[in-house]
Amino acid sequence: MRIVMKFGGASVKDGKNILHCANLVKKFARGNEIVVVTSAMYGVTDSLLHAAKKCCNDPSPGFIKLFIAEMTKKHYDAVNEAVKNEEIKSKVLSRIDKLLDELEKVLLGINYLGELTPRSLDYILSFGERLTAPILSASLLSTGVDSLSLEGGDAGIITDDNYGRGKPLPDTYGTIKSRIEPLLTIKKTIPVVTGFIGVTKHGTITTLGRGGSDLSATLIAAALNADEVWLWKEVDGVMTTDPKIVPEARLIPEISYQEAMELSHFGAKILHPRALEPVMKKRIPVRIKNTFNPDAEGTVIKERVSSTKDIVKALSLIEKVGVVNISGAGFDFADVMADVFKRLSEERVNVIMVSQSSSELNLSIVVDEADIDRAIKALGDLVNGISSVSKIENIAVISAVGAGMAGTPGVAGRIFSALGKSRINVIMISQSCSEFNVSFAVTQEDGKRAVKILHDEFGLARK
Ligand SMILES: Nc1ncnc2c1ncn2[C@@H]1O[C@H](COP(=O)(O)OP(=O)(O)O)[C@@H](O)[C@H]1O
Ligand SMILES: N[C@@H](CC(=O)OP(=O)(O)O)C(=O)O
Repeated sequence: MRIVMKFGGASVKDGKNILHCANLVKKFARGNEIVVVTSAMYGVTDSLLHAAKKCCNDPSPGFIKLFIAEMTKKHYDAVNEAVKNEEIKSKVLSRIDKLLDELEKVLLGINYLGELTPRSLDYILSFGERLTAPILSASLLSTGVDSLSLEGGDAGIITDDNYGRGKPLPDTYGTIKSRIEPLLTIKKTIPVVTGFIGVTKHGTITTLGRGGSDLSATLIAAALNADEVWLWKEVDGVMTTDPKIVPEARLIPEISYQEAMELSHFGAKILHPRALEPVMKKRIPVRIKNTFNPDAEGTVIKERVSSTKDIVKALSLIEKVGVVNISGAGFDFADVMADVFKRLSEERVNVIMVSQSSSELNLSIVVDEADIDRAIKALGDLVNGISSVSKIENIAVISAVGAGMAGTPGVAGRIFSALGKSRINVIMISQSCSEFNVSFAVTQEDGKRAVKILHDEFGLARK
């Protein structure tokens, strides 16, 4: 089989875990062609983000020295635990030194300029994965498995220049195939590719959005016509909801592409929202597996799944969003819609959910908290009968997902009466004709409680 295996940040959080991942790859390497994709060590992308912002807003060369020392220690410790062969170890340590030297120079540049563009932020964030891939590859080598590490651009992942949310270009499938296939078929090695990052046509580093390593894996799988994608995570698979919110959440053994896409679009951190696009067309199954419980079956995401009696299959929660409200009297709805979405797209605002009152007096749009002020600015001077553009902050969106909801009467009624009984106020509601999903907004304060109530209402907990 040809398998693309991706290890998330929690799976490679230290040297011991990296060695464990290398041993897992080794176990499946016999008789299979494997491409490995890795995320940054847990917490590193967040630390890079924090460091970049600090250098821009509150410059201090002392901070940079300290930060680089911490990053050096973290990655050196990982090498010492994950790589047992001295020669391989010394090669990977010198690679790490070079990368950290480069990172220090970039941070000093931000410090002096006091300017952090989306392009330079992507460059800084790329260091997490660029530091981890050589360590995992060296760990494989030191366990006796031939391997080499590649950065996203070397692996052929080409995106547009939408820094922070790079969109893979159609050409990328051809470039990935031409770069990686010979490594599998001729060189018979295991490439370890940095997740999360790509390059523009001009060679500038981009990122695919937070959590984007899942997308790197599925892009590579689609380009190589892989048999399966295995996403190794710290959970047993897709559960009925985030087990961090409801510890009794139950494993879902099979879920359709469409259901999984709805869940990830509406915040389930188990999967990057765009990760399934590349593999759906080719019907490549995606398995979610637990790095720390590798013998468990996990979840298979595929086109057709056996039917279950569950009406609602899973619940997701997105926190840290806000609502933009556009109100007016007698506006021409089609014109206003066209204008609103054009402006939001130009500002690259991520639209999560939309709802419209039937009297055509109100349009409500849920956007990321980070995008809300840009959205208000972009829409501030709307004309054509608009009387106000306002925002509601500290919102959470909950989504109930399941193919069984289609054609089953009374699902929405059960959702809203259960919430009503617990005195949770619903701010906005949306359901499309696919009937796979009912989504609604509540205050951030009520978000987790609403998920727990609905998890009970639909009997989703482990029996
Ligand atoms: N429905 C869900 N099922 C399973 N995990 C979920 C779900 N929703 C959110 N999560 C969260 O997604 C995370 C996925 O595991 P993680 O190892 O962090 O993935 P990765 O590092 O690949 O992004 C878990 O920590 C879990 O809390
Ligand atoms: N390291 C990146 C990309 C990624 O996919 O990470 P993870 O697999 O740990 O979600 C991030 O933190 O966003």
